[in-house]
Amino acid sequence: DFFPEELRRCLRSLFRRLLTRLDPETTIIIHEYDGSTVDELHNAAEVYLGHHCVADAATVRLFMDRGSSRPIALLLPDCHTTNDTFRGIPLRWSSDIGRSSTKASKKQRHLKLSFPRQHRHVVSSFYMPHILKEAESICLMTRERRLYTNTHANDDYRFWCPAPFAHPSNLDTLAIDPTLRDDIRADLLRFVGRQDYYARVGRRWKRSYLLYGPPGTGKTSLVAAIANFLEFDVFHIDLTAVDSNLELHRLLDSTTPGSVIVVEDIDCSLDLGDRMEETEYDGAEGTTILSCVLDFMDGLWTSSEEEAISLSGVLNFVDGLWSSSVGERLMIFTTNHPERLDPALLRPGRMDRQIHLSYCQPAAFRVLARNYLEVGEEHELMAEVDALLKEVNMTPAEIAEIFMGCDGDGTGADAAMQKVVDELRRRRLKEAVSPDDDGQLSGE
Ligand SMILES: Nc1ncnc2c1ncn2[C@@H]1O[C@H](COP(=O)(O)OP(=O)(O)OP(=O)(O)O)[C@@H](O)[C@H]1O
Repeated sequence: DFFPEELRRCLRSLFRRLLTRLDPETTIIIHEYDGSTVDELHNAAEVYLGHHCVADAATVRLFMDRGSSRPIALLLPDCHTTNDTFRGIPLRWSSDIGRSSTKASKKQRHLKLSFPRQHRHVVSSFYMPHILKEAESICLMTRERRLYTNTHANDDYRFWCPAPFAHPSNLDTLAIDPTLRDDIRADLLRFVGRQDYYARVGRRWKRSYLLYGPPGTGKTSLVAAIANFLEFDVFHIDLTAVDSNLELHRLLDSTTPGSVIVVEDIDCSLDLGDRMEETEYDGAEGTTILSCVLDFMDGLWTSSEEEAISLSGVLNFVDGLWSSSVGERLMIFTTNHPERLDPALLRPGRMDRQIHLSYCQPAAFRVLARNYLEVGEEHELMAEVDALLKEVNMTPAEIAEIFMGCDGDGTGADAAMQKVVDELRRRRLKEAVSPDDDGQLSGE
């Protein structure tokens, strides 16, 4: 009582700091059971750790819950430790097993979370809710996991995530111009090797590609080849099945580092271009809703994420503004109609690279002939195919289809080459008769 208030405050603060120095860590214990009921927080923490922290652990526990929508879960084994960080705070999780206070005969698991004492408020007020939210979206994602097939047979999938990625396409079997192939390979290697560079220039470690071209020119095959080349997981997102911006946000957040996020046929997914034109913003001359969206993107995400999915939602998604996750992400969008896309989606920085995949050219044809028929430069029909491909359009898919229909022996290869020549000649003739009709494929 003899000390003035300022001095008392100062002493209290010094005393607190001293205590923190003496015992710098706080530990939170989360039991598996609270009495006889399962503790939801324990469940959520297990799901969260399985998804974000223990994937690289030397030892993991696999758990299968009969009848659950989560067939196999990745868990932290008993008496193991793993680390996490949140807002720069180092957090150590360990799993332990001990005697339950209520079920005396049974041992019960618990998770221990240790962190520097001074971050107690952040951990309880922000990290714990973050875990619950993350666990919820991971479960949502797992429920909606569908096997993605190249034929698109199952159209109700939302996306496909790290199950075994077994598409055989690779950059060497892809029939594209060799210069383009080398360029894509170099670009990908530069991207994955530049973690420090992205951090230094203050950008998220992500890159976006737009693959465009007529159907059957290898857009999907290139996506698979890129994923195989980088050994990345593939997340396939069907925007038409995503109901709200919030859901899109969650999907993005549940992707893991080292993944390719694919949105196919972006022009069909959302009528973005039309939506932009319809909603002219009645402000100053030349100001459209587009400029508002772009202004908004330079700031922070403030609008209601519960809204039905919108252009701004997709733009945020592309810019990675929503993602609180770290690690490298490659986003690939495909379209048959790039002219239908809003320029806002295509501007540099948002779409880093546009890759045109077109009808088969001589160099690409050689790759197909070598792969499918083991036929090389020396084949007698090669020169004629080269000349015809310069005049008429045929996609790699159409050529591959003809090759697949022939036997793989020597006579089969000759017959396949002849069939391609016949088809090209037929198309050239057809074009000569009706020059407006550019064969089976039109409207690139
Ligand atoms: N450039 C290519 N190199 C090798 N094979 C190709 C190529 N383009 C197409 N194909 C073959 O054709 C099939 C269809 O190709 P793909 O699905 O990659 O085309 P796409 O451009 O994605 O078509 P869409 O626009 O209709 O989705 C593939 O399974 C592959 O066998």
